[in-house]
Amino acid sequence: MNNQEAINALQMVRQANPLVHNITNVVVTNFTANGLLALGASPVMAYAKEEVADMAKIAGALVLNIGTLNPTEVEAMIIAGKAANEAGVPVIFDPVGAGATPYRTETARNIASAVQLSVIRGNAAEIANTIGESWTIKGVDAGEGSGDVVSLAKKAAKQLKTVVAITGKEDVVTDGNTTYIIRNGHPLLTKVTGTGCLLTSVIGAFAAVERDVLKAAAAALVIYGVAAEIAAKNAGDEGPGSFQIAFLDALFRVGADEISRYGRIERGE
Ligand SMILES: Nc1ncnc2c1ncn2[C@@H]1O[C@H](COP(=O)(O)OP(=O)(O)OP(=O)(O)O)[C@@H](O)[C@H]1O
Ligand SMILES: Cc1ncsc1CCO
Ligand SMILES: [Mg+2]
Repeated sequence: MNNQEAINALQMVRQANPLVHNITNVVVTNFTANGLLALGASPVMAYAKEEVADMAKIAGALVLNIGTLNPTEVEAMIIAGKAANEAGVPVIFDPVGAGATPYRTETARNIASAVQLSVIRGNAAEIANTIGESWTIKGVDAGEGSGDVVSLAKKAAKQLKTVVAITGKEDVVTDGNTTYIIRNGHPLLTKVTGTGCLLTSVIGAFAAVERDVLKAAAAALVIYGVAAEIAAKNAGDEGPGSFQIAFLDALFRVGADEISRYGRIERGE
């Protein structure tokens, strides 16, 4: 995996405009739809258990996000996830807040066992809690230091038989055998709600067009991080509001030049 492959994957997203079915949280819904549109994908949000299986089957990817979970929605997520599995549609899971409450932790584990995931994406604490590992958040940035995070990601990948992306200051993505570290992004991403959630849906857009799920996830991470760097440059030091708008613009405009110049993806151990 390298910058050129990420560029190729981005071109595929923009050519195919893949339909990404999101069952996500109420905080990030609009930002997620606009971020996917800016990138070049086609978002749809559909939640009723009466229709989620039909929608998941025709989508290029299904994204499940438990940010504002409730039992009705969780039921719909599992119906959608199983339908996607049957149809060969990749399922991307964001276990938002796993570890924060027992209900969230249990639900994250239930979804990860009921549905065959293609990618799970979260911060280190969320991934650890989803696989029953204890994880002490050191400082505000749970992703700091890639040593332990790499071991955690590999363990989760083997346990859940899925690609695992752990994000933070540095991102780690692995299928349990091959690992990539991505050193892109900007601290302002942590000051806009839902940047992690949108990233999970962006991984969905890439998984819809690139069959190699590890490559798809790595491409999404590097392009997302480069877009954030462009946004910070363009928005100056105005703060999170301007950054959020500049970031949507950057997802729309980011291309081969910036990705080849700024992409920092390397093979991990
Ligand atoms: N300190 C940082 N410096 C640069 N980029 C960062 C930093 N922290 C996070 N990121 C980037 O922010 C994006 C979102 O990742 P993060 O780990 O913050 O997700 P999250 O915790 O699920 O966020 P949220 O729950 O707010 O949606 C990723 O692209 C990640 O690389
Ligand atoms: C703030 C918040 N609360 C539940 S989900 C969410 C958005 C970030 O995931
Ligand atoms: Mg999150």
